[in-house]
Amino acid sequence: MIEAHDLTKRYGDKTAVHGISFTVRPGTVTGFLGPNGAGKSTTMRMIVGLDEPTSGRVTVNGKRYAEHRTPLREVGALLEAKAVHPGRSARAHLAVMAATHHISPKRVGEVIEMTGLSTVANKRVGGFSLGMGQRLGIASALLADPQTLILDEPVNGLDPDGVQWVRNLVRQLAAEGRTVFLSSHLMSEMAQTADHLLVIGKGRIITSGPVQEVIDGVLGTTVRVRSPQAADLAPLLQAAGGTITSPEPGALEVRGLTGELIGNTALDHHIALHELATQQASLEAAYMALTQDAVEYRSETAPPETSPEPIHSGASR
Ligand SMILES: Nc1ncnc2c1ncn2[C@@H]1O[C@H](COP(=O)(O)OP(=O)(O)OP(=O)(O)O)[C@@H](O)[C@H]1O
Repeated sequence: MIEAHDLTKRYGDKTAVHGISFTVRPGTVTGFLGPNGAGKSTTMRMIVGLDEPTSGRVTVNGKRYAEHRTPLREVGALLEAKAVHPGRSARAHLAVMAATHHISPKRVGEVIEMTGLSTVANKRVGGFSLGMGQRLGIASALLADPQTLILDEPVNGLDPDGVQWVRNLVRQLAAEGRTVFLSSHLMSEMAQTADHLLVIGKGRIITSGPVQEVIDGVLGTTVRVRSPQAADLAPLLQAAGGTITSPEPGALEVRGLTGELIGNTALDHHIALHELATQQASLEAAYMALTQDAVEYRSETAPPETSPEPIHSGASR
């Protein structure tokens, strides 16, 4: 379990993290999301004692990282800019780590196997691709078989096979009861991998909770309706408390009402339906909506696609 209390980090007059408090629980994969510069890496570095909080406190299983007698066995971390001697082989790098932390040499072979590095384990790390380097970073994080894993952008540079491998690996680690905290900018991947989300923007927590709750909390579920009498149906659904948009003639997108209620309302008024489909919003759409005010480094291209204007707005339920 990772617990942060009022955690703040300032670099000169820049406040990277503003008094955040959160809990990352064991047995779940918790995704850490936020735009560039939001404070994710800074927070992760403070968890593993690489950065000292300006104020506040963060603990892993009740103690600050440095207070643990064998911190590597407690927390395994993949953070960017890992110092690996380029002239060493992956196996030698892991063997040195194992020797200095009283970890059995047998474990080196195990993590090489687990991370798919067997064929390159004796090659110089300096010649590794980004993806191979990531695998070695994950192997290092797993070496001491820690209860808690902190992975900053673990799928960065991995091919689709590697991305799927990380997904399965972290899900398995969480299923074993471990605490897994990982960041990624790939929303579709995060939606498939994480149970819980912690969303941060400009150093402050924007929201947190189970993935589906976070999505529903921002965008809710939309029901797509097609009917030759859409114009008659729209005010009825609005009166029932729905928010309705019409993306095209004869079609409605309804928020705030269930498909069941929409179908029954249409039946009561003898309105024919040609389509009634519940659509889940994507994590990417929810993330864009959540972080639109928290993006510091925005490109000068066209704004993201937005929903059509509401034609009827009902009371929210
Ligand atoms: N060592 C440092 N000195 C000064 N400013 C820093 C330092 N490290 C981070 N910052 C600043 O703190 C803020 C948070 O940075 P951080 O790297 O934690 O963001 P992030 O969410 O991990 O971003 P990204 O998604 O781009 O990796 C940024 O504005 C960054 O420029």
